[in-house]
Amino acid sequence: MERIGTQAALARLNGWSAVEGRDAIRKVFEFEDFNAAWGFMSRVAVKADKVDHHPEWFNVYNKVDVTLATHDADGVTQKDVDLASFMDAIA
Ligand SMILES: C[C@H](O)[C@H](O)[C@H]1CNC2=NC(N)=NC(=O)C2=N1
Repeated sequence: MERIGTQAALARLNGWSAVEGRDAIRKVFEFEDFNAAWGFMSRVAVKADKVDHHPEWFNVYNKVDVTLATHDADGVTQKDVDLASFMDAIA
């Protein structure tokens, strides 16, 4: 899986941003409450395991702070764009 680079990835997505000093993309999702945030994380978790591509994320109450990168490629790949698109579609 080859790297596509942060800028190319951001050009294909809405509302994601670069991560300082790292080839990765980030977005903070905000929900109605914790229950909604947890439901989002649950759906993403099922998808992540299905595609064998997992987010780095931090949750506090109704916010889910997501960072995506492909560890095997040490940077951003199409897998990250695909998972990001899935997250945007269900958020
Ligand atoms: C062994 C397992 O298939 C690999 O470690 C997968 C799992 N999930 C992954 N998730 C992410 N974000 N990057 C990877 O390189 C990756 N590799």
